Amino acid sequence: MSIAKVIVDVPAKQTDRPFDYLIPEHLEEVIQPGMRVIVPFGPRKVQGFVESVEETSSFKSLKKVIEPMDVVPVLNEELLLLGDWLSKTTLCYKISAYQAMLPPALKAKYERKLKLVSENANFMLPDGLEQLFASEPSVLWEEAVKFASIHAIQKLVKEGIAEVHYEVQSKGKKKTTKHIIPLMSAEEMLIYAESLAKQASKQKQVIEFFIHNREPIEQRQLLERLNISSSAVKGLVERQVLAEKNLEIYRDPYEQRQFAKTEPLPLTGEQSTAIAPIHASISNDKHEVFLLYGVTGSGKTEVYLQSIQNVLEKGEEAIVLVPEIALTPQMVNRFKGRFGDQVAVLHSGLSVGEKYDEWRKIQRKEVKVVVGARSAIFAPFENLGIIIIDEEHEMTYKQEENPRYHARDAAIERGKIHNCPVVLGSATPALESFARAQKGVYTLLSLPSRMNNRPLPEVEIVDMREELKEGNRSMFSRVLLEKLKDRMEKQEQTVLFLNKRGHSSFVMCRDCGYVVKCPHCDISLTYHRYSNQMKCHYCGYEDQTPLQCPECNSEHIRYFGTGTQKVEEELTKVIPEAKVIRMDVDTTSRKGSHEKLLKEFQDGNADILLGTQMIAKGLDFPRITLVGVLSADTMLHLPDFRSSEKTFQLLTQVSGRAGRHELAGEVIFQTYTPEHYSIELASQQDYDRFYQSEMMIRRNHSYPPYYYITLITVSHEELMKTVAVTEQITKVVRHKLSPKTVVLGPVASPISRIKNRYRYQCLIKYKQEPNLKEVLKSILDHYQGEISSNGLQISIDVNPYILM
Ligand SMILES: Nc1ncnc2c1ncn2[C@@H]1O[C@H](COP(=O)(O)OP(=O)(O)OP(=O)(O)O)[C@@H](O)[C@H]1O
Ligand SMILES: [Zn+2]
Ligand SMILES: [Zn+2]
Repeated sequence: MSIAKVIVDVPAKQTDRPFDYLIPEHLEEVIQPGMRVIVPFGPRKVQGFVESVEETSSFKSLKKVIEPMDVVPVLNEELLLLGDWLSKTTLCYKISAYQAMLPPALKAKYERKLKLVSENANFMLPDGLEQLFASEPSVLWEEAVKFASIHAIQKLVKEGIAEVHYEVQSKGKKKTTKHIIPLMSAEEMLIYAESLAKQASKQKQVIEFFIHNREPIEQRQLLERLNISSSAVKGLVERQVLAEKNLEIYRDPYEQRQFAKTEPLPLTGEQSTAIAPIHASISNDKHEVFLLYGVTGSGKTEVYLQSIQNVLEKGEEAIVLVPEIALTPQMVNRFKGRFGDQVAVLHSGLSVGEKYDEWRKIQRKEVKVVVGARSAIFAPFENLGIIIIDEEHEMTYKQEENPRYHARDAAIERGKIHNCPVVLGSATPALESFARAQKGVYTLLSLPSRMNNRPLPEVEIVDMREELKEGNRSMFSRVLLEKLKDRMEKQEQTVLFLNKRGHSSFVMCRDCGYVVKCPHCDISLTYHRYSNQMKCHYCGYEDQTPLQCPECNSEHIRYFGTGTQKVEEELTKVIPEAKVIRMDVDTTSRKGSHEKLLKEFQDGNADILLGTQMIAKGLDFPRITLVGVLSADTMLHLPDFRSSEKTFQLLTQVSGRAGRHELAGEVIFQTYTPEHYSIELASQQDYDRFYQSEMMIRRNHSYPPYYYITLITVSHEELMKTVAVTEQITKVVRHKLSPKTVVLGPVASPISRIKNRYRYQCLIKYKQEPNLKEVLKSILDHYQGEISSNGLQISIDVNPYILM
């Protein structure tokens, strides 16, 4: 008798433990830990994860496993352990932890198919399958299991004859674009063309094209190739010579590309010193966390590359995490260029199918290195030899929904299991990490100088209040403008950085200061220029921009703040001859556009690259000699104890884009608070002094890294209910935790309402609180009923990064 211990997909307190199921005889050899199965649960059938397979159960009359969903485990033994750790440390249900580790294709409603991938003459397909596959290379799973045992299918998959695929069920999700197809035959077209008037030369051109090309072509491509407008095509469509049709396009973003192979560079002295302890940890199979603290342009990436090479030579695997925003083709090229096909890339720009394909390459051991954003930390490698987190201070490594894990913690946990090093790299390490390195918990490795001892760029701080006093109302200070023009003359390039975070483009009345807010969420609406509408970024609420102030009836109510479009317009006014490339969410939403814009800039087709956070990282172009930060202080005013740290990090990052090669760089920070220490110290790129100052402040206010914090946020549609529950929770926490622990609250959250739900919070600051998780869990349990019945929400964030 074999028993499967299954975590069922019913996220609730009562079901957050394994349930025993009998494995029916025909599945005895099939079912393994880490597979998903379908099991009966009450009156329903649900999905679940097999945690382990055992011989006995303490329960009698067990229900049976209905069928497996996978033919090979989707979670290996180590990932099952990691799931356990995740659920314990982030207080989430185990089922949520397991699901978080899988690619999205394995999460939602996808059609499962069995696909024939190789014809192997020596391998007989089961009879029925042979017939099924004769007409189609891929068949529905439900069909396949009618004709062959799961055991037989499992064998096919193991032999590489067939594969299991997941396809999105709704057709609407597939990416389609408008294609043009010929309706007439080539002869008919010839005749038609002769009947056309002389003036219709464009139409003739199109017909000429289709006489020779009978395949569907994307309309966009057609227009580009013939250099015509869509009206010529439209006319022909109306006459039914051609037709429009939405067809699917397939694109693997990196497939067609050739990667110039790169060889390891001879390391500099500093690099060699830094890499030696990493190599030692690799060859001794010793887990150790390294903080690679290297200024911008100091060659951290080369250290990563050569460490990985060392790991590969040992026959082991590597995970490299890069912030989503820095996962640019340039970044990917550096890894693909060195390790070629051994590299898989996981990032949010890939479609669900593409992500799944990359993930399978890892699972089938076809690749050895994965480069990806946060969730790539769960790559199903079994022989990890190193984990690298670049820009380790980045906030995006923290997941802001359940499970609220930090990739750095998960990396260290995996590093322990695999006895391998974890390398955290940054020019501006998170305060927490640097403090740990100071205490010797992490090993500090430094790269204090830039490559070839190139100096860090000169930074000049411009006080925008002074500019205003002197009558300059423009968003560009005089110095910045002068230097911009200078770069134009020298044919050098400028990066203009606009910090969007915490600086939405809101609509404000200049007479009474009224700001238009979302009626449901209590945050200001963001102005969208093209549609002249205002939109709420939390709930999607949209409204027309008012012509008059609802408060005082003044007509001076208008869009305020600076968006990239606005800057672009201003730029063309003050320097009409400047060629500007704008990179923001709007211009980069199409697949590949990010890359295209960067390439254009790299090729020298523009003088100025204007953008948001998106351009703060990773750019390494030789002709950039000027970086301008339009308003350095916008982020300082967020209600967040890390706002100074974030400001310092961002400013240092951006400055690092200038003068990385032969030409020296200059940086301008425009600000309304030039005296603020994080702006001042960022201008000197003095991380060490920033660290000292910031640590003092953190100590005085009992913030991390001196204290740990946990944030409890309660939300409900009724204000009274929200307050009452938060009050109750605060009381319990105060009562159960040690007197040294500071419990703040209940108070309204900085964003006090989202989607018509009120939000209150309680913040816990503590040094040592061994019972904390238990207390928190008991709180969640206590409210379980109300959470599932009356819409109460309680979110618990251990080590939060967003305090709004
Ligand atoms: N040993 C070396 N010899 C010669 N050139 C090197 C060496 N190591 C790195 N470089 C080059 O120096 C430049 C800067 O290196 P790299 O981009 O790795 O720095 P980084 O520290 O990762 O920078 P950032 O954090 O600013 O992105 C790159 O153009 C890289 O190719
Ligand atoms: Zn007003
Ligand atoms: Zn809203």
